[in-house]
Amino acid sequence: MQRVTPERYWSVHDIAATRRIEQRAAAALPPHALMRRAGLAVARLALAVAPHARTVWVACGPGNNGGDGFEAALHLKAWGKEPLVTQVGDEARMPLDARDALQRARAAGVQFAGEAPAQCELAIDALLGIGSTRPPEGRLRDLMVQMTARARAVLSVDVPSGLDADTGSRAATVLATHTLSLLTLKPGLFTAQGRDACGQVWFDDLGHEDIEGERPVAQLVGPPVPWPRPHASHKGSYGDVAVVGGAPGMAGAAVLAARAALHHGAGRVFVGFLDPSAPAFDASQPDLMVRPLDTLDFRDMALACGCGGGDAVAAVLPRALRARALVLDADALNAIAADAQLQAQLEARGRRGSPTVLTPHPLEAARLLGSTTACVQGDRLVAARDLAQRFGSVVVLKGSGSVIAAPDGRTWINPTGNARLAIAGTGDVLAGMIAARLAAGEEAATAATAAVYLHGLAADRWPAGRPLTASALASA
Ligand SMILES: NC(=O)C1=CN([C@@H]2O[C@H](COP(=O)(O)OP(=O)(O)OC[C@H]3O[C@@H](n4cnc5c(N)ncnc54)[C@H](OP(=O)(O)O)[C@@H]3O)[C@@H](O)[C@H]2O)[C@@H](O)CC1
Ligand SMILES: Nc1ncnc2c1ncn2[C@@H]1O[C@H](COP(=O)(O)OP(=O)(O)O)[C@@H](O)[C@H]1O
Ligand SMILES: [K+]
Repeated sequence: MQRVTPERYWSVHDIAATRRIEQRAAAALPPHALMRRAGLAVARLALAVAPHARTVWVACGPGNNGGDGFEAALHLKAWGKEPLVTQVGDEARMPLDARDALQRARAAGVQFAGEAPAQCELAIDALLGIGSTRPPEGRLRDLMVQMTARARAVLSVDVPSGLDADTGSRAATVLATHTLSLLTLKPGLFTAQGRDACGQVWFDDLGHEDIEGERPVAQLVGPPVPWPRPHASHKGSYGDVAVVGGAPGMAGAAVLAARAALHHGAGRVFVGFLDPSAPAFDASQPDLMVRPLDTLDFRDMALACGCGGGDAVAAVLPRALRARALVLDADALNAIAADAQLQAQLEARGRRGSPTVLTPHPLEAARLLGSTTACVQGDRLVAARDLAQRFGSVVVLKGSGSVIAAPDGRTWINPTGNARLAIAGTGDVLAGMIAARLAAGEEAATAATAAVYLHGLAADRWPAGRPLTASALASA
């Protein structure tokens, strides 16, 4: 069993692949052995999470997720605890593995109760796993609510009940403090509502390491390879970044992106403000070179375009789309969503293989896809992939568990970052960081995954007592 941390890359498999892996794993073992392993792993983690808990409430649902719970209960009983099992569903309709586990729990003298205890130190959530097919209702839903309210710690088996393991979307779900994912890690644990629902994620492969042949649906991003800065190098070795944005009233957005590019190691950083009356000099960051827009030649540069761009950015886009490398953010994306000609130019850029990264938040993604924010958030992996394919660009779909998709289908989920980033300007900082990496010649997907990871890590390591602002983040 391993704690899932951002210190390495992890493979993530969807429900369909997990089902195939489960079938192969079960077929290679004696009957019921896989579920017995699952229950033992759950019981071990329960003991580690709440070593001093006497009563452990185990809520078991109608399928095999419930079976894992019965198995866990019988181990806890054998170890001197007092598990109290609440069972939902008709025994006659239970899958065979779960029914076997229920009978073993009864035979071991595990106590069953119709109601949840008023309070408990630890609850084990074995109500629904990857078989959750519809919004929970009735007694099942009541138990889910009681679990979150009454237990000091909640350990969810495989998936927090009610969460869609593929998408991380949910109508209602248990809010766990710990989740033990079995056989595979599932994408929904790490994006959309998943991170709030899961708490700390743990992983147990149940002794089945052979998952070859099942392509992961995504990778959780791990630490980037450190950037070499050889002694025999000069500012030209790290490339030029240009930032175009800062329409009237929004100059700060362009400055944030430019400062972030500078602090992320770009050789030289230029700013072209869309507001003609913007200052010609950034007094507190004199290393930035503010230039009239029409004097900047983007063809040798990595351009971050759109930060605070307003409507004015549309006029620059035909020229911006010829930049050597390009990050399109915010209003640049909105302008492209509204203009078929710009869309065609972006698609052509993709066909030429010019490095391009789009950084939409969910609403910007919805505009580009001609859909709705709810639809994008309903399946973030699919939305990011659709955009990446359509525009031949790397796409960073921002928000909790940012999804990064490349046009060739490679997909990543970022495990770093937190809601302290949910403030104006942090997206501009991200665009600048990506541009700095593109300027140095990094491949678009590598630049995007590395920048998203480090941007989130900076927020995770931010001192609790220090306000996180976009300007502080830009120079972190
Ligand atoms: N087999 C093995 O060896 C191993 C299995 N493993 C474990 O099995 C889990 C998958 O088991 P599973 O396929 O039985 O699905 P599960 O999540 O228990 O739910 C299905 C049941 O719930 C019901 N149901 C669904 N939604 C509902 C709702 N909203 N409200 C009410 N009912 C609802 C659904 O009913 P139906 O939709 O059929 O009417 C069905 O009865 C997996 O997550 C892992 O924990 C692992 O330990 C590895 C070893
Ligand atoms: N709840 C959250 N958890 C993790 N990251 C978040 C969260 N909310 C926002 N972020 C991150 O903060 C940044 C916000 O970007 P964006 O919405 O474009 O803001 P702005 O345009 O004001 O800079 C993105 O990188 C996004 O992924
Ligand atoms: K569960």
